Amino acid sequence: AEPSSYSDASVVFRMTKPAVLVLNEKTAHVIQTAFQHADYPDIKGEKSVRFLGKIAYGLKNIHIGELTIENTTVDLKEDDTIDIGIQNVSASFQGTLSYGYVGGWLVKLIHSIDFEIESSIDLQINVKLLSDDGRVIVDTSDCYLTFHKLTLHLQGDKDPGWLKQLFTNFISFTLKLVLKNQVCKEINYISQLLADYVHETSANFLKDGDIGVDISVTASPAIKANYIESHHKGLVVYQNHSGIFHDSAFTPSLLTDSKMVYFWFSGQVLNSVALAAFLDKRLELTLSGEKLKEMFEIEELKTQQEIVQKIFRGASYNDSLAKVWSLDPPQIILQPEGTIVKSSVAVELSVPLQGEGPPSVALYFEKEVTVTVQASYMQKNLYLHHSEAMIEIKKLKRAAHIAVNDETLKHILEKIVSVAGIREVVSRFERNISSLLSSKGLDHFDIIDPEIVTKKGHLILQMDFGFPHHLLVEFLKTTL
Ligand SMILES: CCCCC/C=C\C/C=C\CCCCCCCC(=O)O[C@H]1CC[C@@]2(C)C(=CC[C@H]3[C@@H]4CC[C@H]([C@H](C)CCCC(C)C)[C@@]4(C)CC[C@@H]32)C1
Repeated sequence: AEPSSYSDASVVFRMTKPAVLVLNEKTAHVIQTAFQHADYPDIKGEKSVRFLGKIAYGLKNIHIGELTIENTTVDLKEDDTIDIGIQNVSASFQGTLSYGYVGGWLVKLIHSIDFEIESSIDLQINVKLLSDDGRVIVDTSDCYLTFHKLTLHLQGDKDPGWLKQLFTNFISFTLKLVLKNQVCKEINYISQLLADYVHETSANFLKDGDIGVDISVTASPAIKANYIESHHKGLVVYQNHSGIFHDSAFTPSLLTDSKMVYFWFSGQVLNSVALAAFLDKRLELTLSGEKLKEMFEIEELKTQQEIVQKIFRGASYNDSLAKVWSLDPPQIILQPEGTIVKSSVAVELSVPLQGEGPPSVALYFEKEVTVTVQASYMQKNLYLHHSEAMIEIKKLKRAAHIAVNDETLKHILEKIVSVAGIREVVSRFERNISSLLSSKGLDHFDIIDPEIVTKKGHLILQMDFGFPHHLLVEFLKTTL
């Protein structure tokens, strides 16, 4: 049986090796930031030296000069760690060395001399991904520095010969220790910040008003030879009530590794979103004026225009309006042919009685609509293509003055809904969701060749991407 982490995850994220390599392009940038933000504490000490007695010394305001990184490699170790190698970090450190003789009478003659240290370092960081209370913990404690070179330059000619050899190994020893602690600590700090930042950004992305998705992880992310995969609850939260849970039947074989990133959603997530949207009164709209005219004057009703006139009795479309709303939460069924949406919808048409004045209800009908929708995402827009719909009018009421028999009315209304009504509703979803996605900053991402795939019971978003520079800049700016 699959380990527990799969069964109660209804959202799964998979990043394959190619994506890790793209992100690795910026590892150097993050490491550079770590070196530059690490603070190097002052170091003091005393050392007794033959013939000279005790020497007190200290290194002060150590700071990093220029820093270059030759290249970084990344390797995924199955069920273990993400091994990051950073070769040939060449860094120079400046600071002030002060030293003096601790004589019997405790007088300290303190000299201070500026120093510069040139170093070339390799880093090896074997990252573990753990989880704690739904959050991903990045453990980079497995962090090693190897020094290729560490040369000390003392300022100017004030360098008395003995000072150099006395201090070189002392300074190189302590600096190695300080660097290792500080740089690795800073790398751990930044990595965890990065993980939290990605979590916050994703959670915010999946939130709109009172509707959100709980993406806390259900277990530690899995590291495989060719991908990293995280498993999330995917519980829809509406006004702080979170949805109920069913088995979500994720198995790794549902995803391939031909694309850089995969977002897997179980069908229940979309159904919970549909329920929340219904409760949040988002599944309703009004039509009037031009939109209404378009609907009642479609080509297919050319020969029925005098009947249509009996409905409006000379009133203008601008003074009339049709309210459309869902009577129940829509049911969403994911199938290979697309997203099947079953909804029961009410329509109420109000028209001014004597052709003017306040509109009053002229007709009201309820219908069951089943439509299959295929989604695609291109040029930063979502496109929804819908199939021929199945429409069944369940209820029809008309005002007494409408002298049109029910059969004819039903025929007209079915025509309007199937030809124009559904198109109108779908295109509003397209516009609203596209603007929601861009308001979340999706169009800042360099998404390449996104595919929206529906299978029985689940939805997969798979795509390649270019490095999200803006995200890293944003992160480094806001957090450091
Ligand atoms: C008298 C006057 C009469 C007038 C009558 C007028 C109207 C009444 C008639 C009918 C109304 C009711 C029937 C209409 C039903 C329409 C149903 C409908 O669109 O569901 C759609 C609602 C949106 C929804 C759920 C659907 C399919 C795919 C989903 C998308 C797949 C991918 C996309 C992601 C956001 C991807 C992001 C991009 C990636 C690549 C990063 C998703 C999840 C957004 C939401 C999409 C179904």
